[in-house]
Amino acid sequence: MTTHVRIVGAGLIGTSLGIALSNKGFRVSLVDPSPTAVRLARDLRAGEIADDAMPPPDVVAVAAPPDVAARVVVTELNRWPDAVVTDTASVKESILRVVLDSGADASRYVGSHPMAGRERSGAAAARGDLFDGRAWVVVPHEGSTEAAVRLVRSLAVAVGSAVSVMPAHEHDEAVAAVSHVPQLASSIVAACLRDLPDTAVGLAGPGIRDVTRIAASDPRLWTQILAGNAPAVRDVMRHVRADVDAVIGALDELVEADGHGSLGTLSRVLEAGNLGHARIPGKHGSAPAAYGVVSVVVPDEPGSLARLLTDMGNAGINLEDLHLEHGLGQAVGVAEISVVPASVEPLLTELARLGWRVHD
Ligand SMILES: NC(=O)C1=CN([C@@H]2O[C@H](COP(=O)(O)OP(=O)(O)OC[C@H]3O[C@@H](n4cnc5c(N)ncnc54)[C@H](O)[C@@H]3O)[C@@H](O)[C@H]2O)C=CC1
Ligand SMILES: O=C(O)C(=O)Cc1ccc(O)cc1
Repeated sequence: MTTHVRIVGAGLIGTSLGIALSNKGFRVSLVDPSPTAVRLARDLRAGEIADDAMPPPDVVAVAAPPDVAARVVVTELNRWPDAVVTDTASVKESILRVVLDSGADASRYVGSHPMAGRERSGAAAARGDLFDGRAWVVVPHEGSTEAAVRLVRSLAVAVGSAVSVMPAHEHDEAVAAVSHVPQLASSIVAACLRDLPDTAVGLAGPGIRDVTRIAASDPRLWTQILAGNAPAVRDVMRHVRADVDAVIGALDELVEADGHGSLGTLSRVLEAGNLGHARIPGKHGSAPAAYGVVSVVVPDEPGSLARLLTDMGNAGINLEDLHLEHGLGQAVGVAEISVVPASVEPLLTELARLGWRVHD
């Protein structure tokens, strides 16, 4: 029997989920207080617009903003007495508390959180492959039924995600460190660029782009996420403050005194960063892939990139990842090609022989 998923909130996450589930043969119905959002989601093939003539859903996925998600979950639990209800909000404990206190049948509620998103909100930014290969946290509570957990897990698996199961408090502590504080750090660094002269901003390279990519995120959404996970975010930010204070202290010493020992402090902060960075897993939570990166200068001409990839293929070298750096108004870009370490030297030699400008 076809599983009917009702998606409440047809923005970036709800519409992406609708497209992905529809592609996998689920029946999807869509609801949103914004008629424009729900029509756009339908036009993007995320599902049908829900109406009262439809059979009841088997599962409801609430993809509404975090500050209303708990209320919507409670409404949906009460409205559909046989449906499992989940939500995709980026915080879990504060929502669970409201659901448990509401008197609704919480045994059918299992929280969840896809660790996939974009800097843009709204249905127009949706993508059917958003969740493919990404982590998806399933967050049961003590009263959740096994059947409800299984159903929520099956949705995540259907859209290509790798499921982790953990309780709400553990989820909130984890995402404070891997998602919420990184968002703040990115925003704080990007804010330093606001008043820089154009000549300084014009020097921006890949480093600042990497660090500030998520600073373009929606402030309304993120204010709600940070407020909804305040205790855990505050604890991580205290660690950040201790490191920032140590760095400022070391720099003060270098500026004002002989700076004895301060280089050690700077080096320790940077080395600790190396250790943290090395722990970031690759796809599906596997160990970090130790690829070598070869940078190739690519002329901004039709067919250049295709020619490069063909040359690689002809050399029998497999592409593991590709990142393009392309400065505005520049006649060339830089293709950063990831390959297994044993392929770095042969690739450098072969591409150089064919006339490409290469760097490792
Ligand atoms: N944006 C991201 O990268 C990620 C977001 N999430 C979570 O998913 C949820 C949705 O986020 P986005 O899709 O990015 O937001 P969005 O702003 O793109 O979409 C939210 C949608 O919910 C609708 N909505 C507002 N109030 C509602 C209500 N009372 N009932 C039903 N729908 C309502 C809005 O009209 C909008 O279409 C949030 O809880 C967020 O924390 C989870 C993972 C990633
Ligand atoms: O852009 C990224 O790297 C993300 O990881 C996006 C994201 C944003 C919010 C979430 O709650 C989960 C994931």
